Amino acid sequence: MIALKNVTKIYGRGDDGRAALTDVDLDVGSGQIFGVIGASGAGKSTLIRLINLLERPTRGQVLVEGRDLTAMSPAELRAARRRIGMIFQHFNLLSSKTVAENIAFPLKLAGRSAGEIAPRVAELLARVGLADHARKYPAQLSGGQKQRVGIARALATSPGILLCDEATSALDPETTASILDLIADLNREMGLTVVLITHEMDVIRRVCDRVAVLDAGRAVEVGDVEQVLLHPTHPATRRMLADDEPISAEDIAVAHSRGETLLRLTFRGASAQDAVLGRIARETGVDYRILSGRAGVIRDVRYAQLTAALTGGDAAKARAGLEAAGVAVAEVTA
Ligand SMILES: Nc1ncnc2c1ncn2[C@@H]1O[C@H](COP(=O)(O)OP(=O)(O)OP(=O)(O)O)[C@@H](O)[C@H]1O
Repeated sequence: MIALKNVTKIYGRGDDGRAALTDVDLDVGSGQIFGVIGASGAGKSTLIRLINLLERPTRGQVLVEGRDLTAMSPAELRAARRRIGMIFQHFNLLSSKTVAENIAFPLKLAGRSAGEIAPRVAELLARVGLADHARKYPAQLSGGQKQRVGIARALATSPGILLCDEATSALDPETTASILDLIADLNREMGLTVVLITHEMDVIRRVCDRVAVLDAGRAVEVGDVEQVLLHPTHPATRRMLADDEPISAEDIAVAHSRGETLLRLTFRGASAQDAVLGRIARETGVDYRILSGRAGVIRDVRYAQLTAALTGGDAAKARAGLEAAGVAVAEVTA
């Protein structure tokens, strides 16, 4: 649906040039919610703006629905952009226009008649839960309501793709959750392909199917969201998850000096619903202490992840028993 092929973006020229993105390859499948996460300055905004060619790549190709945007004429590009909606951190609404006029704006630009526009605007207002707010101005709305207007406006011309540029970063956690749920519902209902950028892991956890981790302009880890969040391989991903999992080198050294076996245990789906750990401890005579842990939900699937130090009993049998119960087991060595 969307493919970035070997994309490099350099701002400035010659000796002053700075690469914001280097050799990025990404594939976003049709109907996916694809998240891009990275620290400040990693290149997230640049990346999302490449997808509708608000920024041009210095090298490489941007393919949308199989067509290379970088090779299009201005008229072709205008038409292609109507298939790509975008929402923004600060909403970017027209303050002198009402909610209904904001949503009507892209339809007017696309040359639709007043007779077509009115019912479409009413339909969009109803879908985003703002049917009673058509005549209000943006200044009269809450942040969450403004973003709902942004979403309705972005979807007015029925695009197949929605780009979300830090769309929930200005919102409180509860409003963030309601906007993400709306985006996930629209994705399911319409088969909308969504690309979102964020610096918040919770956003990725709640709605994304796949995720790319950007670090200093490079896509250092890309994959299924559960795989990347529960089994990160790149130090940048681990850093971004570190707040959740504060296990230190000292913890590891102490466990090893005591002769404990240090295991990272990942329970998900069925294995997160059963009382596995106590049963295995009783069966194998192993005792354990917990060094760190977190639990929650990734895209509606419950998970728990613990780092446990095992002592006594039959550790190998305990490990085999955990694996047989569907627990992912990895030894922590460094
Ligand atoms: N128009 C520009 N001209 C020059 N340099 C730019 C421009 N836009 C971004 N950059 C630089 O490119 C790098 C990546 O910026 P970008 O805004 O894409 O990162 P980001 O991950 O979105 O960061 P943030 O989360 O802080 O918005 C940064 O070093 C930034 O200073």
